[in-house]
Amino acid sequence: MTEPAFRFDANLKWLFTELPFEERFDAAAAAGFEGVEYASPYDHEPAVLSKLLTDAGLTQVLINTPMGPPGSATRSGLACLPDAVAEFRDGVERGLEYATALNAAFLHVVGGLRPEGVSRDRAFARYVANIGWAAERARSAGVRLLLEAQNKRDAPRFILDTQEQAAAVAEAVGAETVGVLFDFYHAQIDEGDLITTLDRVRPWVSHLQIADPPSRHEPGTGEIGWPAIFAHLAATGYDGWIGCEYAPATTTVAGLGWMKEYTS
Ligand SMILES: O=C(O)C(=O)[C@@H](O)CO
Ligand SMILES: [Mg+2]
Repeated sequence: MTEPAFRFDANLKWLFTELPFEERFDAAAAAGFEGVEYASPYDHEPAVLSKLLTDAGLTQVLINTPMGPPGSATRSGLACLPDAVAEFRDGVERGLEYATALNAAFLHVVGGLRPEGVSRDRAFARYVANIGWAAERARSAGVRLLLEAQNKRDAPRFILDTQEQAAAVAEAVGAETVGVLFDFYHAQIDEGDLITTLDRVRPWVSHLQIADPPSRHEPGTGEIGWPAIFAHLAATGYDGWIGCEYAPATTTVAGLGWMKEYTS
């Protein structure tokens, strides 16, 4: 059976890092990508980013809400932090402003690490209340919010542990505005049984990201059975974007061979 062509987008925080940020857009287009995503657009003016996208003929698929610097308490987002509500709201407003200016379909609202001394119930209640507030703002901006569960090995204390939790929050606050970002890397590390795990939350899934554990390199370098995963996505009619959020094992271009059989 011939596989249909999937739509892969390049995560420019992870791919083409051999180049300065501004040069990654043309490199992604030259490698055959039609879309890009990256966590943080905030160091650049929206007009500058729009020009880079237009010149390269690329679609901006996704950005994240602002996160703090590596090592800070906000490095994995602010959504579950009881004492950072004003900062969280400012970040959502900023994210919506950029998503709108860049025509990005998705704003990933990054969940955050539960602070020491804060109970899980308290952090989770704050998380749900914050996502509910953000959903109201996103509704009027016409941007879809995404929620992602992260694995406990890389992000201990991350507020969302499982795909089902992410789907439950999306459902509770309004699935017409909020969906699940299903990242195969995180899902494999903590949950496994990937096809069943995906199917359980499929009605809420709006975007996919891929990387192969344990090293988070490109598909084919690790433990996931990608031919079965892609065959399942094809058989079940997945037609959304698939974000390549992996660290190339050597160079970005040398590591793109895996994509050929899924794009032609
Ligand atoms: O780490 C991931 O996985 C992501 O999708 C990041 O954008 C979240 O910080
Ligand atoms: Mg991810």
